[in-house]
Amino acid sequence: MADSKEQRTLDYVLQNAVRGDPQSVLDFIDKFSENEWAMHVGNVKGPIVEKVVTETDPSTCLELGTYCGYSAIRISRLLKPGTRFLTIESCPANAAIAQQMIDFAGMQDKVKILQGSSQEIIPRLKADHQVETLDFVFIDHWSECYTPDTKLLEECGLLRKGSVLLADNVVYPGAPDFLEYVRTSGRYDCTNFPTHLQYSKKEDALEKAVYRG
Ligand SMILES: O=c1[nH]cnc2c(O)c(F)c(-c3ccc(F)cc3)cc12
Ligand SMILES: [Mg+2]
Repeated sequence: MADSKEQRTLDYVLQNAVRGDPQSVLDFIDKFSENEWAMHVGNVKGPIVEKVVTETDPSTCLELGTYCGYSAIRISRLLKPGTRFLTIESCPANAAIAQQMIDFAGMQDKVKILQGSSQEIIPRLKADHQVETLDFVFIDHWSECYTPDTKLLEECGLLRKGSVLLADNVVYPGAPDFLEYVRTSGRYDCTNFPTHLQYSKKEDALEKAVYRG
């Protein structure tokens, strides 16, 4: 079967990056993506994500949208021992690529990939994955799902006062209903981080929304 862009990216990393070195894996994913554009959060937005994570100092993290594991590697390498990083990926093929990428980077003990629908997995996080509440949520799957999944996190009691949501792509491709919701619901304190789309000159932004509890 013809390989995919995601498989080609993994092969390139396995052949060139240093096993057990997360930065090396990130650098080679970025290098490959300069030639074959891909939706990794990338090396321009990545440092903004890292700054928010470091300021939050989370113990329990959730990511919506694993893709190839780039942001899971970027974030999990910052987390203190004993921290858990759960990441939901709807596409089985991407989840398999991501697992190999995360293993190669040496992050397999911190990162747990949950393959399936966020709408099905989120309500099971407490019962199946011993989650009490989430300290940090990186939202980076499909803009149409940002709002329904945010409301589901609230309804499932997974957010507490101070829980930090950080959403990618709120300008490009855009998540207008999510911005409207977090900025007007009265439940969040929001901060916008104007930046650029990965591997591109197009404008994009991240939105940070801190749950008021
Ligand atoms: O679907 C997505 N999920 C998560 N993140 C994305 C992203 O960061 C993108 F840039 C894009 C994107 C795709 C095509 C474009 F022309 C521009 C951005 C898509 C996603
Ligand atoms: Mg994105």
